[in-house]
Amino acid sequence: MKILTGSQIKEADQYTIKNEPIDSIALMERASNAIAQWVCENIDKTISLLFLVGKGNNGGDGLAVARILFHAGYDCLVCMLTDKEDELSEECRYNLERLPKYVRFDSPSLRRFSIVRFSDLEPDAIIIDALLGSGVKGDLREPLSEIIDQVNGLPNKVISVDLPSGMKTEFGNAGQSIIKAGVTLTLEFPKLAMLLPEAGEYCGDIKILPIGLSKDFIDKAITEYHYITNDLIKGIVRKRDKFAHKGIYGHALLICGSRGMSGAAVLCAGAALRSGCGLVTVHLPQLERFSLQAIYPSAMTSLDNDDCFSELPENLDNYSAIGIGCGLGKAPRTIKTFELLLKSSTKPMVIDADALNILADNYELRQFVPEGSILTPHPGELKRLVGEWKDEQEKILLVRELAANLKSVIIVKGAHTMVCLPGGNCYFNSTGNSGMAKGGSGDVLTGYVTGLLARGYNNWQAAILGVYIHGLAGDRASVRYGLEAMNSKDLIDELTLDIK
Ligand SMILES: NC(=O)C1=CN([C@@H]2O[C@H](COP(=O)(O)OP(=O)(O)OC[C@H]3O[C@@H](n4cnc5c(N)ncnc54)[C@H](O)[C@@H]3O)[C@@H](O)[C@H]2O)[C@H](O)CC1
Ligand SMILES: [K+]
Repeated sequence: MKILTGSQIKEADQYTIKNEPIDSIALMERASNAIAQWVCENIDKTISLLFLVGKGNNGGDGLAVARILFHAGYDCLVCMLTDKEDELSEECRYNLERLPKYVRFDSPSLRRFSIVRFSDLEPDAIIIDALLGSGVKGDLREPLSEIIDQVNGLPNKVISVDLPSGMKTEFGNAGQSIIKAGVTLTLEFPKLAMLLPEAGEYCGDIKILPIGLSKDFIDKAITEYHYITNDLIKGIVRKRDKFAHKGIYGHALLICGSRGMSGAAVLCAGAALRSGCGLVTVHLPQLERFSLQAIYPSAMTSLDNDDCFSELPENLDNYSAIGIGCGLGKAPRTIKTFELLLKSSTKPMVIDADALNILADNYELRQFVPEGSILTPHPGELKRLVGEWKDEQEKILLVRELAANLKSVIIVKGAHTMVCLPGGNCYFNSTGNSGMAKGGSGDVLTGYVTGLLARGYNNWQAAILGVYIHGLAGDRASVRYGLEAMNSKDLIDELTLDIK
């Protein structure tokens, strides 16, 4: 799914109105029906709803939703930022006029609603936030930031319409006053800012509600940002050949583990064995091999006589992809052997953890990273590779530069893991959860992505497929064990390419 900018969405809006038999009021009604339907399906009618309504079209949505839900039997209280009609957008004014007179209504010129109403609010009442959407510009003017701070101090659950109010659609959200939503019902597309660590947490759960913007416009729209959805994955996944034999599905080599770090090798191998590749060999210190062989007898081993990576595996040409880094350590002889590996093999690599740190400390090695590889840094490792960034925009620029220079894919791990391609396109993951923020999750990803590369997917396919299925495995594990109890080993058995 494409992620369009706020201004592109505005254009899509205008294009739809011009080229399809729908006017802006009807489009707003369509959006509001989608929002109201979500509320009806998810919120009990005994819960009162407080609508906070701004002056623009986000406010217009809020008023239309209040009308629809009032008719559906909800107790609705509407509080408007202003009652001066000439300050309202045309669509907002239209929907204010259509608000049934029985809906309880308040506005600041009568009483300061932020103070009066918030103290009266039942603790289980839900706030529908329709103050500001994609039209916010510059720093917030009062009383908005004051209201937002007050709402954020309340115990009540908040549902934001389109965007948590105060959030800008792309960049520049650090340190801003933004509504902290439990759920954000966003229209047609996720907005880039929702997926970035700067302010993404303000959205709570993100639900994307289609409102039928022009398909023609969306198909033609140019963007470098994409959202990884089930449909995209379905287009990548390959069928397994009925007459397959292990020789045609590649051989993954995993170079991981060092003294006392055999767990990383076990996790990595277990994940690679779920990828569909024909063979998995793990190169690890010979004294560390026992747990791997006991837990995953399907994996083969290539034994290093040292207690860290210090000998190249034999017959490197036999492997179709190499994963390196998990639990590897940074012993000087490991650095030397990694250098030798980079100079001896042109097979695509998945480079993780200590292997990334070695690349960060030894700049001159970067030129030997095989084209078509994948690097999987978390933000700390990324900083070591590209230096500090002042904001998210600069971070993305630096990642793009790295991907282009190495002619490789960069997977920046996080809540919405970003997969950056050498051409500059960035794909944000839609699966996964905070229960995955635990030791070993990265080892599972590295093993799985290496397996997919060996299986025959190219680097961007393996990266996109890998992060999506890895996140899905996390979602399945969270259903089984809960966010706290789930751990990285649980992910392995949930790594399935069974995409509906
Ligand atoms: N295509 C779609 O997705 C549709 C979206 N809809 C909704 O429309 C809003 C966008 O509406 P717009 O009128 O352009 O902007 P807002 O309502 O978000 O805000 C305008 C409003 O806010 C004031 N304002 C702007 N910046 C500031 C500031 N820094 N401080 C204070 N006040 C500010 C401005 O003066 C205006 O009064 C979108 O999010 C959807 O909710 C439609 O329903 C149709 C389809
Ligand atoms: K909003």
